[in-house]
Formats: sequence, C-alpha cells, structure tokens
Amino acid sequence: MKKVLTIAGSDCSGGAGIQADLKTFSAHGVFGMSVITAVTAQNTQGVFAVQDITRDVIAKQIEAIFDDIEVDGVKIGMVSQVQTIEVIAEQLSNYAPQIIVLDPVMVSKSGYHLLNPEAEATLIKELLPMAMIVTPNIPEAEVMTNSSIQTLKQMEEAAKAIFQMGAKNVLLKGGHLEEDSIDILFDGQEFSYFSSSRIATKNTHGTGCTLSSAITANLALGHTLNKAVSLAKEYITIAIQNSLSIGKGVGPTHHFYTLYKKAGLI
Ligand SMILES: Nc1ncnc2c1ncn2[C@@H]1O[C@H](COP(=O)(O)OP(=O)(O)O)[C@@H](O)[C@H]1O
Ligand SMILES: Cc1ncc(COP(=O)(O)OP(=O)(O)O)c(N)n1
Repeated sequence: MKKVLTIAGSDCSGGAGIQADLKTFSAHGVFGMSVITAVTAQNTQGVFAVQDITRDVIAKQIEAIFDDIEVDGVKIGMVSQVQTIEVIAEQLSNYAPQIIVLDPVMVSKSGYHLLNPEAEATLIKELLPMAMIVTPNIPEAEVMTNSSIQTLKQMEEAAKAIFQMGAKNVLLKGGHLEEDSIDILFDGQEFSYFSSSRIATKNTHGTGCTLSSAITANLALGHTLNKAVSLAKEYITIAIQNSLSIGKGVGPTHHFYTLYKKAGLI
C-alpha cells in the first residue's frame, strides 16, 4: 500500500484540513498519515480559535514518520506561522520526499486568516520551490501575485507569475469564478485545462484540501502529473455533486460517494 502524509491543520468539524485529507487518502486506497501543524476550532459557519503546534512537536512528528516509514507522497496544507514553515522546510530538505504537493492555504471560506499574513513571503520562499506542484485558489493567487483575477486570461498570467517565483508546476483553481469551474495547470511551457460545470451548492467546505490530497494520492499511485490532476478533478467534482448538508453553514463534500455507491450503502 502506498503511504501518504499530510502536513496540515486539524478541522474538528471534519470537512477540511487533516480530516478531509485522510478521508481522501482512504478513498484512494492509500495509507494516510498526518503531521498536525495547528488545531482549529471551526465548523461549517466559521473558524473560532487556532492553537499552533510548537516547532519542536512538528519536527518530532515528521521525524517519527520518516525515521520509520517510507513516504510515497506529501501534501502540505495549513502552515500558519513563519516558524511552522521553517521547520517543515528544514525537515523535508533532510528527508527529501520525491512528491510534495503544496496547497498554499491562506484564508478560509469564512474569511479567517489560517496563514499569518506575515508568513506569506516565507511560504513562497521556503516551500514553493520544494513542491512538485502548488495549488492556489484565486484569492491566494491574487495575494501571491498582487493582482486581481477575474478572467481565464488573468488566471493564465497569474499562473505564469507564480511559476516565475520558483514553482515547478502551478494548478490555479477556478472554484471562486462565477461561471464554469476551470482549473488551469501551467508547467512552464504549456497550459492544461480541467473544467467542470459549476455545481449549484453551498456545500463546498474543504474543496481545496480534498483536491490537493487527491492529487497527492494519485501521484503516489504512479500517475503522471496531468493524469493525477485530471483524476483528482473528477473526484472532487463527484464529491461536490454529492456534498452533504451537514451543519448550518457551508457543508462538507462527500469523500466516499463512489465507494459507498458501489458497496450499496447509498
Ligand atoms: N461550485 C463548484 N462546482 C464545481 N467545482 C467546484 C465548485 N467549487 C469549487 N470547485 C472545484 O473544487 C476545487 C477546489 O477549488 P476552490 O474551491 O477554488 O479551492 P479552495 O477550497 O482552496 O478555495 C477545484 O477543482 C474547483 O474547480
Ligand atoms: C485546518 C484547515 N485547513 C484548511 C482549510 C481551508 O480549506 P479549503 O479546502 O480551502 O476550504 P474552505 O475553508 O475554503 O472551505 C480549513 N478551513 N481548515
């Protein structure tokens, strides 16, 4: 079984963060492991508190995994503080996993800063060059490029600018666009487009976490980058189509829809 690690924050309500990542790994048949960078108190209505995990405990979690287990892929999500980013970068340079997917989580859908704005530059400097692929959403790409993105052309320009910052591949997600949900992949040479019709639902909590984890799992399973993104896009689309009205706000996606359907559970 392939063994895949998420380095991210905990979402106690189960729709995003570590919990979404582990569900996604399980749905892909890979063995999921987690390094927790922060514990958040959040639900479908908002984020209410964050406790960052100390630098030392993050380092120890990474060591405990890599000193014992062969890691086939790493996804990085919420990293919250400068010292969190620094320790992750240090440890991953030591262990040098081949596959790193960076989801540059900045602000939750409810508007809470999951990344201290003072840490944005460190994230770009330390983690961006280590990643095989970075997966910003539109607001994150706007922060990274200091530009406004409303059209496909502007998405392409931003993807190029993020590539210039040292990313090896950029997947700029279009979930925040009003029409179709087009994600664009730029590898420094050409663009690939992954589109789906916009699904009319409010339940999109954790879509970015889920997509980046699915890409990581697919890469660990041996797929090419393009195929890994394409399969992940199919997976998130089904998860959103069958998303769950759990909670009073923005509900989670259905990480196990296809498996449950095949098993006759739904
Ligand atoms: N309403 C929607 N209909 C279809 N796809 C969506 C919708 N919302 C998000 N997506 C897709 O979900 C994935 C995550 O995108 P996005 O929501 O932009 O990320 P984030 O959760 O980081 O803000 C992308 O593949 C995007 O195209
Ligand atoms: C702990 C934690 N990590 C990441 C996020 C953001 O997840 P995302 O997939 O971007 O979903 P939304 O918050 O935008 O719904 C989070 N909320 N919590």
